[in-house]
Amino acid sequence: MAQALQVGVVSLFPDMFQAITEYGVTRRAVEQQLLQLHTWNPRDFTHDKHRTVDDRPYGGGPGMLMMVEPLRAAIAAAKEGVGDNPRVIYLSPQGKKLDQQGVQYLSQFSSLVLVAGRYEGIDERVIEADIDEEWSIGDFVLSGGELPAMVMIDALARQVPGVLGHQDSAAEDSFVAGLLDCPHYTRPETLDGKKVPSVLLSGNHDKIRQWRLQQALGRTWLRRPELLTDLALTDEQQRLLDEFKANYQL
Ligand SMILES: CN1CCN(C(=O)c2nonc2N)CC1
Repeated sequence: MAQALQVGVVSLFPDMFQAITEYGVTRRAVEQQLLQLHTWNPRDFTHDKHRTVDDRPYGGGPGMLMMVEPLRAAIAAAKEGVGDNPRVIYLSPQGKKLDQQGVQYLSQFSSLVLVAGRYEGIDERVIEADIDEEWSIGDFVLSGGELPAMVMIDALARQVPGVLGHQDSAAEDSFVAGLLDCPHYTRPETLDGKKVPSVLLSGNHDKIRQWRLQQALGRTWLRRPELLTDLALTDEQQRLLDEFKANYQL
């Protein structure tokens, strides 16, 4: 039995996570119990009449922070609920930038607690005491940590054996780690006068593989050359890239 990914999420808006539990690959992962997702809402850990979950920042200034007590209670409950000594992650712009290498690294943890902040964030002492790692999905400011948490869960679920059917995993395999994807085409054969590249109609699977690899290498060189500096290309990949460069008309 493939090891399932256990995820506990701390969020004021747990219903948002239906966006991954109710659709597509991640829905199937939940149905197959390869992904188990449970939410803990700090509001359920309040004791005042108004169920207060925000609090004012010391030093004044705009905005609020997540109130400490209900947040810490929700984190503790999530850690207990997920069990197996989960890695606790806080999503924030101050975190390490998530990329596929980061996804591979995080795939080592079979149980996670993801803390989705709202307002201006959470008390620094909570980060120091309760959070193991801070991660960011990009250098921009969102309204909360729920979408970043869902991005991370989606990417991690795809790493769980059995989640991607053969068809998808084959597509993933054909994609060389660290390269941009090649162009894709489907019907009609001619669209607005533009024909599908003939190699894709040839039925010659190795020629098609080489064309797709060369396109991925060429695209990466043109659009994200910095990704190539960390890659050790095979002789075939280097030959294909050199050929792409030689043929490229600026
Ligand atoms: C308090 N809240 C502020 C907004 N936020 C983000 O912008 C974010 N999270 O992860 N990557 C990001 N970018 C989440 C946390």
